[in-house]
Amino acid sequence: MVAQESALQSLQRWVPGLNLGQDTICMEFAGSPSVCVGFLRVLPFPPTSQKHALSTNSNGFVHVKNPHLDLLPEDILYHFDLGTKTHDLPSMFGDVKFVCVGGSPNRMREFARFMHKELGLEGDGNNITDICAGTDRYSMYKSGPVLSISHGMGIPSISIMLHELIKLLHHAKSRDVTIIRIGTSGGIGIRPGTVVITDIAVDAFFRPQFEQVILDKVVVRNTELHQELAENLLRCSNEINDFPTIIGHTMCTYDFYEGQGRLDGALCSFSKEEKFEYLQKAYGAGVRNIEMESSVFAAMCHLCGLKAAVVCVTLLDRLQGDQITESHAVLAEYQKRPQKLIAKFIRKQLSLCT
Ligand SMILES: O=P(O)(O)O[C@H]1O[C@H](CO)[C@@H](O)[C@H]1O
Ligand SMILES: O=c1cc[nH]c(=O)[nH]1
Repeated sequence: MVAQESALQSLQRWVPGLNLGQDTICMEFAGSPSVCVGFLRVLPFPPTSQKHALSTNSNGFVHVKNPHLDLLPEDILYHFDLGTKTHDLPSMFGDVKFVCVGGSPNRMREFARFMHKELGLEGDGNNITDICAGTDRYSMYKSGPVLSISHGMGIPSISIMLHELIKLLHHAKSRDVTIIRIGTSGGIGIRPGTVVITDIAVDAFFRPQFEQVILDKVVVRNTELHQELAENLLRCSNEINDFPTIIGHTMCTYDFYEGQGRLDGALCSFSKEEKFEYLQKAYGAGVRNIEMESSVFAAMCHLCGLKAAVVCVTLLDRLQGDQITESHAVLAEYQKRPQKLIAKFIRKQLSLCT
């Protein structure tokens, strides 16, 4: 009972007025295998002082949490068309320090080219090649210590990519890796073009958790992101001072249309008033933008010891409409904003600028 109350209090710090269910459920913490504690449909947060300790590990290696992996004679990263026997992963990826991921293959190629220039690497970066050219599931580019990978749309797509990426970094013995999702989103009550740095990803009920069904159980995972990294990114953005940037909660949904309360999908069973009521409720719970990958991204990175951030530009204000009406030129400039911010951050981390 005591544990339930403190978990509840902790949760309500993040999501005021949250309504909690009482199902039996498994909770999973970084640094421990999953534990079934039952009766509480929330994941208790650690006290503030423990937050960063949970998100990083002492030797800086990425952890995989799967005892079966050691028994494999070879690990085939099928959707990357890479493998431990066919590729020398440590020499290919051992120096990776930053991984940037985003939905679109073209955006991630452009980002790799941009980073090539920003890092002052040799050549113009235009003939940078797709490391995953043997498959059309994902695209991957490397610019010095920066890996740029596409993940497609939605939780299942990014989740498959992350399983293979985390194993890749583990096999490569990469250390002290920071991973950042640079994406697009729909804003709530903020100016289009605003960049939102996520402090915590919430689900469609505004709960800071991700539910993964494993065999016949629902496992609840923490969706907290690295707070210090988020604050550091906000400082970088203030230095650029080119576009508005805020820190806020990001709601992660399973769908772009009905799942995000849009009135313009092929199906819609709710009224305009109900849509606004829902979005206002989300705003009241601290949600400033909506996208489709942040919760599983936060959960998996947290469990595997990766310092993670989500940085998404908003393409529209959902309180003003559902359709994305800005011109291609405006949208292209918006999409460049998270990239500019991350480039500045990486350059600072590498002491290439002040
Ligand atoms: O812009 P990216 O990163 O692809 O992500 C956002 O855009 C897609 C929907 O248009 C969803 O995947 C959403 O999360
Ligand atoms: O409204 C939006 C815009 C981009 N991506 C989303 O998921 N939603």
